[in-house]
Amino acid sequence: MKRKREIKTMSREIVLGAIKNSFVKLNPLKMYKNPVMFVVEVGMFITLLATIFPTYFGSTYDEVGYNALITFILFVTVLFANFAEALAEGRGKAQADTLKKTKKETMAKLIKSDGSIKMVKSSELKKGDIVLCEAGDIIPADGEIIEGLAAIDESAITGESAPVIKEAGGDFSSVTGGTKVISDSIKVQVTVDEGESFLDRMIKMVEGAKRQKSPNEIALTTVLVSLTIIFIIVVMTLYPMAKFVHVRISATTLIALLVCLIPTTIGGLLSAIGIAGMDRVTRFNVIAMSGKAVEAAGDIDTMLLDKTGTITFGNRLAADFIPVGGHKKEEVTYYALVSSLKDLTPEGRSIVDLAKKMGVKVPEDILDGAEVIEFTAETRMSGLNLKDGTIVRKGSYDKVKEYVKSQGGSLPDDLEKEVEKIALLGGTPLIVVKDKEVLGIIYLKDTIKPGMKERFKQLRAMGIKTIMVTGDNPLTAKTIAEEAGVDEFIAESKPEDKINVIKREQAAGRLVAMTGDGTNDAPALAQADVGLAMNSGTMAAKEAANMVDLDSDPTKIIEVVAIGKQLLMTRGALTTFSIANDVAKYFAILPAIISGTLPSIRVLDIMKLSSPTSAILSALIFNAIIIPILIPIAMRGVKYRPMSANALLLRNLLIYGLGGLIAPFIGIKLIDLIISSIF
Ligand SMILES: Nc1ncnc2c1ncn2[C@@H]1O[C@H](COP(=O)(O)OP(=O)(O)OP(=O)(O)O)[C@@H](O)[C@H]1O
Ligand SMILES: [K+]
Ligand SMILES: [Mg+2]
Repeated sequence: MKRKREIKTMSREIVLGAIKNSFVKLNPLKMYKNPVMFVVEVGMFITLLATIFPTYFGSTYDEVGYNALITFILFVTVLFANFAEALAEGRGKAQADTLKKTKKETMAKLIKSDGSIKMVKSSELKKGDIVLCEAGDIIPADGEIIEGLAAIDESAITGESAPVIKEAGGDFSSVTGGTKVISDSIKVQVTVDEGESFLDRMIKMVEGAKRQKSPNEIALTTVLVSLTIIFIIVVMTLYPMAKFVHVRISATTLIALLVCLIPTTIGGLLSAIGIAGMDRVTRFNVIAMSGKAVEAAGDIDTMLLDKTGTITFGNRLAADFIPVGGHKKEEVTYYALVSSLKDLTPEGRSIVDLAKKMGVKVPEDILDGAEVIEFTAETRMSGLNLKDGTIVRKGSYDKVKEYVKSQGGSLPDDLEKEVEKIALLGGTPLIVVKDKEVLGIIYLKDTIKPGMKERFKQLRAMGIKTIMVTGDNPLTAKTIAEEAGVDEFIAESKPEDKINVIKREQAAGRLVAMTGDGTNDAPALAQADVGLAMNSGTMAAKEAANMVDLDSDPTKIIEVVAIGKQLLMTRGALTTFSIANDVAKYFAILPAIISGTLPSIRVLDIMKLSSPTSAILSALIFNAIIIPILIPIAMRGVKYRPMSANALLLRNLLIYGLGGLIAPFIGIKLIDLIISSIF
């Protein structure tokens, strides 16, 4: 994991702030949002009253010290839970503060309708305004470049110091407020109003201002509340039962028992786990728009990945020119060059470079009066219509085939064989045509990123289906798919294919994740359960997605899924541990409590605790300190291993279920030994 934005995870400041907030959170009006801990707080007030007026609560004046001690332990229990949450929130806030430093008021060069420039404060800019940004200027607001090209330093947001080139038109035209123009000048149309910028949204997100309980969290809270209600009933019915067998149980003891039984451990750590999960994503330079998105990432069944740039390096470079149909190599090379003179895609530039390196020259006036046909993902062709009427094109096999046929031309016999050769190497063949005649093929070479095979293996182990989507021909797609080890592929894809695949998968009940950067991708990003947009992409893509990767690394989706899984696993593991713990505590202390007055129960008292009072105190102390002990796990997440959901469940049940059953017996016995040696 690379960590670019350096923030101390556990600075003194964060811890001190969290301690202070643990007290602020004691306010019952805040506390009720955590029902399990709220019950503990209410219990604490009752035991406090029982300390002051013991006789009203079934205690004697001898037990005032015991009541006070229980009150104190309950108080600490609530504080510990508050501390866990406050600590997680504090770390998020520290990140927000670093972001806020980026957001300073700047002066903007507003271009008025008459073309003159007026200096205004960045906070006064409105959606639709056009501003001029020159070298050295801080871009005053989020927007789209409508004119020009510039090198931009985005380190304030991404932490990445290498400048990026942004230009009008296409998928790299969006700029973010707070970033700096290093060279050249651009005209930017502002796309957001004050307070709604990308940076604003990021700050709100990491500050947790917008943090809402995710559906999973709500469901789990409901379970915890149900358990709490059940135990309240159980404990309340103990009272008449005890009375019936002439065992005196005070209200304080009943409350202590209740607190031991209700799921306080997970109740105390639940929100910290959620916040820490989001925080881990942020530290990984991905901004998630909601906790729900991070959790959805953990539940993903299907992942859609682009081929070029995601699975392969994506700097598809021209490697060779191959003539077909009896044409000469010089001829293909020449027209490949001509077709690419105005092609600014990396592919186009690499063709120009290679042809020039081979010594091919074009007449100086060749571009005079020529019409440029730009490459698009729909047409999959690019080229020039020269002034003398010559039409030069290069493009994908399927599109060129269509084109030649529509012009009444025919395909050379050896074309298909040569195309296959390149495709079998995982390369991309671009077919060069002059008018209606196919001259040859440009071999664009691309390589699979190292480690991809391993990653896909891991994804399969997690039970995630991967689908590679590419505009490339089926054979190249197949070669790359097999080599990388993806499960399925879609070749010659059109932009709408992605959304169709997502809908198909979702209809089968699967959750789908995808990455994207283009405006083309926006509908699919919105449709996907997890849509990760690249920061380098268009504003439309970023707005449609529920996560943005500041490093613009499309393979990061794999890590995001792992972080989501880890979040769900951590929650599951600690819930299992918590409930197992409570069950064990029940068996550990109930016999001790009752055996005091009912000696026949003594056979059940396997713990042999020193006294019923010590048993209750030990259990309650154990119940309290287990919360801070588990805070590091809640924050860091349980160790994550790629494996199927079922295998994971079994493993967790073994470790955290069994561990949760055993831990209290050891912990309580130890505390009991300490207590009995002190008193
Ligand atoms: N500059 C270009 N001029 C003409 N044709 C091109 C050019 N670049 C790519 N092509 C053709 O268009 C096809 C689609 O390209 P596109 O970039 O849309 O998708 P891709 O990069 O192959 O797939 P992915 O979705 O994985 O990025 C390519 O496979 C290639 O055949
Ligand atoms: K408990
Ligand atoms: Mg592409």
